[in-house]
Amino acid sequence: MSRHRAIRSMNYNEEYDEDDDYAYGHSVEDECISPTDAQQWIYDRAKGQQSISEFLAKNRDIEEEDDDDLDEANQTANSSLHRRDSECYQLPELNDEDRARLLSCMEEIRNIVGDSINDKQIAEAVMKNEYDFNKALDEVLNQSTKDTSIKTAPRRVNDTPIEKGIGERLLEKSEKTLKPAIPEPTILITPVSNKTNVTRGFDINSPRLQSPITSGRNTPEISLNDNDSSSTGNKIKSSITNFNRNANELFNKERGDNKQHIHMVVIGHVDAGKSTLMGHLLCDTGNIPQRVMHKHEQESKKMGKQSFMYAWVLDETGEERARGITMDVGSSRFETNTKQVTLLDAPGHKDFIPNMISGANQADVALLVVDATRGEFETGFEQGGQTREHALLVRSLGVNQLGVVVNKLDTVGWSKERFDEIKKKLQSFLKQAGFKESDVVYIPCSGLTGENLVKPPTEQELTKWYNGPTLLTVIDNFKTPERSINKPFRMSVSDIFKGTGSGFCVSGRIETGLLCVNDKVLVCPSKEQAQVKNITIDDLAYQTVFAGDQVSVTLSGIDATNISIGYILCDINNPIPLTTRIRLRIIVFNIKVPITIGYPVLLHHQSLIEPATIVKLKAHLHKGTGEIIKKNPRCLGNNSCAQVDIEFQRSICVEKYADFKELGRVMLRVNGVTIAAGLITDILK
Ligand SMILES: Nc1nc2c(ncn2[C@@H]2O[C@H](COP(=O)(O)OP(=O)(O)OP(=O)(O)O)[C@@H](O)[C@H]2O)c(=O)[nH]1
Repeated sequence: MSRHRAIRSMNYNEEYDEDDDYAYGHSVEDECISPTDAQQWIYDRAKGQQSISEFLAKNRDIEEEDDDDLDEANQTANSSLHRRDSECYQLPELNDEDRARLLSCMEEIRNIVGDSINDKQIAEAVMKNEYDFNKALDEVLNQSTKDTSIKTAPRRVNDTPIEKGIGERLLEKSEKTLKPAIPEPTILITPVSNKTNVTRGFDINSPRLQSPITSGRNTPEISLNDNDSSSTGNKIKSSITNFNRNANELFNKERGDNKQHIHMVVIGHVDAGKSTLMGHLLCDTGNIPQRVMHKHEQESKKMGKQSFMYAWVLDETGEERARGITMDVGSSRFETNTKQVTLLDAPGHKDFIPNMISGANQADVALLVVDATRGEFETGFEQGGQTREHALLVRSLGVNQLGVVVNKLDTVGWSKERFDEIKKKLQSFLKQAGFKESDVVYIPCSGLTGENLVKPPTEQELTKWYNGPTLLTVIDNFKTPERSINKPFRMSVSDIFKGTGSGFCVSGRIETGLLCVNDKVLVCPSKEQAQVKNITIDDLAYQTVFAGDQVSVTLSGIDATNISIGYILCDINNPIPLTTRIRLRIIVFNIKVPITIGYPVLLHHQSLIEPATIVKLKAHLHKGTGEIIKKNPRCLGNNSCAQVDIEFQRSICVEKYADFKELGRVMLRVNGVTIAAGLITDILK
């Protein structure tokens, strides 16, 4: 059984704690400068500003230095001169690919030579040497030594003799010592360790090369444009993407013979019997060795909690066992005739809903467990109970197949009337929640006695009226959802931990595309590059993994401090858009206070939990047809459907639902209550 470690450490009483501001690491606010000001003046290489000269050209109103300062700047007069030369320099007319290659190479050289050489010289050297970084660098440096007018040494490379092959030597040195020419607040430098594998110039973007990692500093000219609403909106992509990997072919080769794999989350009100049900199912399918069950039996007996012995299969921690509740998502695997099933046992208590959301995020299908005991079903189903909220949450997160387990039927003498009563109530609610009747199956069960779990029921009172499928058959009959393996790679990070060996591990679900060992990936929103050293699923090593897989990935070439839970790993040639403002189509749940402009919420997107503000109520929509009922409504009430804009303090990574449904859904929560679920219809800025 495995656990989702990081979630456990979260303190949900502090959902609005200021610390949330640091979920994405370093904040520009640290620098006593507002983010807007910072954005305006800070040169950000990865933002589509293609060169320092272009950046400066676009920002002419940057104040010139005072005369006084000029004295001080005498030593760097030449570099200023060259900078001004660079400002005036117009890049040659090139096609997109060559332009990107040129700019990338120029940036790399600029990082080494500083401002001592102007853009024109660098560009000419790059063009002359056909974008060969080493040759161009050698030429630039050799030229600079001959040019007696240039007296200043390269800004960040001192004392290095200029001779043939010096480019490589400088590079070697730069790997250890260089700092970026211009501060980039969110991009940190990771030294490149292996010279022979250093990624250079344009090549760093080429997946064909086994070039290892560069830090975000070296992130090439990928248009990670915050304003670009299109996930495919980068210039380089179309021209240089050469991922000639045929995803379907690879999938058939690697997985063709395997059983289909689904992730199933088990949800329901606290104490509905979810862990007991699943523990018993795992036991009856032969997944729990007898000696382990014997141990659980003995130990639970000792603690006077024998009725929890099956729940202990999934509730592994001392606290969970002592309190008799699930707190974190427990996970396990089992097989049916046609499927491999990863089971995610979600906590039922309302305090742990963020954990439950995290489990549901990974799920393809769900089992909703309800307690048939008189009074208990009603408690879970009424306002404030988790039966409704969980069902709404999983539907909003894209789960559309549901098995409803009417559990603890032993407590009502296997009553058909009780089963029908519960089924009727749930049927109308689930229909409203967006589940098709044909996608929902109701199963009478007892997790404690094991009735109708794996084998057909033997209890006479039940067999009198029920001859439908067992729980295991229902699971076996779930349809495997279509996986987006042909889309660009995206993986959301749900956990970060120290693995064995070098590097560190991140775990999460591959949402789209595929990932191979040795691939380079872009980590967003920090825009760092990293290399995939190792991939495992349930501790087994894999060379290639696909959309739908829950994986652990060992990364190298990136500092663990530059990645957080909620970050997205993506294809470096097809990066995920970053944004601070998105438009959503939301369904409002039961809320006490109507939603108005300025309403602060917590956005849940994959594993990310980010403070946000509703900044615009664009339209009130008809729930069924989606037609606009009212433009710019003043507030939104219970169960309304609307189009709203929300804004964040800093960039987050999302996709439009229309492009990547896996990454286009969000939940909005306030004070521990889910107030709305939404689809991302536009990425605004
Ligand atoms: N009579 C009866 N009791 C059951 C059945 N299933 C579970 N229980 C009891 O219900 C209590 C709660 O069971 P759990 O499996 O921990 O419930 P849960 O839904 O996993 O609880 P949380 O994860 O904390 O929400 C335990 O005392 C179980 O023994 C059942 O089918 N019949």
